[in-house]
Amino acid sequence: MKKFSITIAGGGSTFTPGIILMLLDNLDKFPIHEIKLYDNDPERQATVAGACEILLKEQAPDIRFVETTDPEEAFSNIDFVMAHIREGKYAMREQDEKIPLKYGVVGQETCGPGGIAYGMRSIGGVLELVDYMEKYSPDAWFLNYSNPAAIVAEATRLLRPNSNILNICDMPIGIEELMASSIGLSSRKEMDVKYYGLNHFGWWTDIRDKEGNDLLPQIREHVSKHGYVTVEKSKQHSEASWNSTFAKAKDVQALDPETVPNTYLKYYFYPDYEVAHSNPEFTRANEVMEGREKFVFEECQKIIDNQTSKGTELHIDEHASYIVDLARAIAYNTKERMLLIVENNGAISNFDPTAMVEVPCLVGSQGPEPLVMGEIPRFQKGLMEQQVAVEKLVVEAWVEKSYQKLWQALTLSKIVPSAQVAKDILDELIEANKGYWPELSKEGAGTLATDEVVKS
Ligand SMILES: NC(=O)c1ccc[n+]([C@@H]2O[C@H](COP(=O)([O-])OP(=O)(O)OC[C@H]3O[C@@H](n4cnc5c(N)ncnc54)[C@H](O)[C@@H]3O)[C@@H](O)[C@H]2O)c1
Ligand SMILES: O=P(O)(O)OC[C@H]1O[C@H](O[C@H]2[C@H](O)[C@@H](O)[C@@H](O)O[C@@H]2CO)[C@H](O)[C@@H](O)[C@@H]1O
Ligand SMILES: [Mn+2]
Repeated sequence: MKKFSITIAGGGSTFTPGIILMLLDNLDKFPIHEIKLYDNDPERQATVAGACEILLKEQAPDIRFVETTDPEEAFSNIDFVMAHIREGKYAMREQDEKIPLKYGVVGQETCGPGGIAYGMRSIGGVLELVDYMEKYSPDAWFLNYSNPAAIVAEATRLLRPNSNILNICDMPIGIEELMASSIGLSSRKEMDVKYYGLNHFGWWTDIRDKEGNDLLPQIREHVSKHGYVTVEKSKQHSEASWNSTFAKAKDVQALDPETVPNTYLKYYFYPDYEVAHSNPEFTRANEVMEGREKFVFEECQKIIDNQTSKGTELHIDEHASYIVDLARAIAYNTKERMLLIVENNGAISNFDPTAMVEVPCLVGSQGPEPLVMGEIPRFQKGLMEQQVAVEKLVVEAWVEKSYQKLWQALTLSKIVPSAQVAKDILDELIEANKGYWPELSKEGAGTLATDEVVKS
């Protein structure tokens, strides 16, 4: 049985150890010859790589392990790239979240102005990785879950249309596990779902068990009362901020009781509530820096200091097993049914065919085949048309280095109250992202009376 070579791009990621442990837990289903870690921050990667090298030596000594910052070494002779980079790391996520909050606007990693800023940083980094793969291993597949997945997916659609790229998000997977738990199932894999939307912006419309019995009524009932909060804590998150997100799904679902929603819609439906419940001095980025990031790097350092992984609290990221499902689907043509972010092309029949939509796909060796979700209602169509225009404007602004288009994207975002606030946030984000964003041109950009006042 062929053994696969994998490059994890963003090797210094907080998710790398859990994903490697998950890969080791699935070797029977997905045998591995080599794991290469690649990052553009050698120091950060060294801590994670030092620990992962010991984990592999102890648990799978015949897997060849490479830690590198050299693209040729990283991307040659591989079968898959698993990409989870974060341009600017958590320091910039903190800016993405805190700058909008200064103007009374939601500050979030992938939504609204924070997501737009993150997208302007991520596009270049992800395209560079895709180009490395194309150059050194043109037959490999690029499994991307670097965020903001919606904007990254639109950029790869527009700018790398012929590359073997799959864009995926794990939010629906996490939510489906909570749905399954809420109705007494042991796994989301006991359910077949119909879902449509954009990344971090979607709805489940049909959920059945393997015998075809309709599970949606029970799940809708639970969500209408408790959101996605279940008696059994989320396997992935026990933090207060995540539990309030799961609870808020109740109020999000109220907008369309026939469906159940992606949790991220709360930022678009209740931005005032989110701002009122945010601490502008201590956002999610700070929680993660003091939580997951601190934990992972301390655990990795302990493994290096002790020269053994025995006793580590690092654990298998079972949740990330969707990555193995995806890689197996490509490798073995399994036709696995998975939600992916793909070009619409009629899957949603009354929506922009060029939009990158999140829908169920059958995945095989030739990539994803989107399932037809049909026509969507006016409410969701209106919301998605606004949001996809934002995402497309961001990519165009990046390509054209256009201040005007980025201002339009921010103004169009449902989360931003006015063109003035959009401009104030944009001008501050430009300052904060020097060195990460392309330098924008104001050629042809309009000016505001307030600009004149400021100048005079
Ligand atoms: N798609 C999803 O549903 C999903 C779920 C979880 C996390 N993520 C994403 O996974 C990514 C990693 O998350 P994290 O919290 O571990 O981030 P992290 O900051 O801990 O790690 C990211 C790593 O990427 C590296 N990096 C940044 N730019 C790079 C580039 N151009 N080339 C190579 N390496 C680069 C950094 O140096 C860092 O080591 C983020 O984009 C996050 O949003 C996505
Ligand atoms: O605030 P973070 O960094 O903890 O999470 C932000 C990410 O949230 C989602 O991924 C979650 C996933 O949904 C959950 O089930 C679990 O696996 O943790 C993941 C990371 O926390 C979302 O899909 C990502 O895009 C976000 O980056
Ligand atoms: Mn996601």
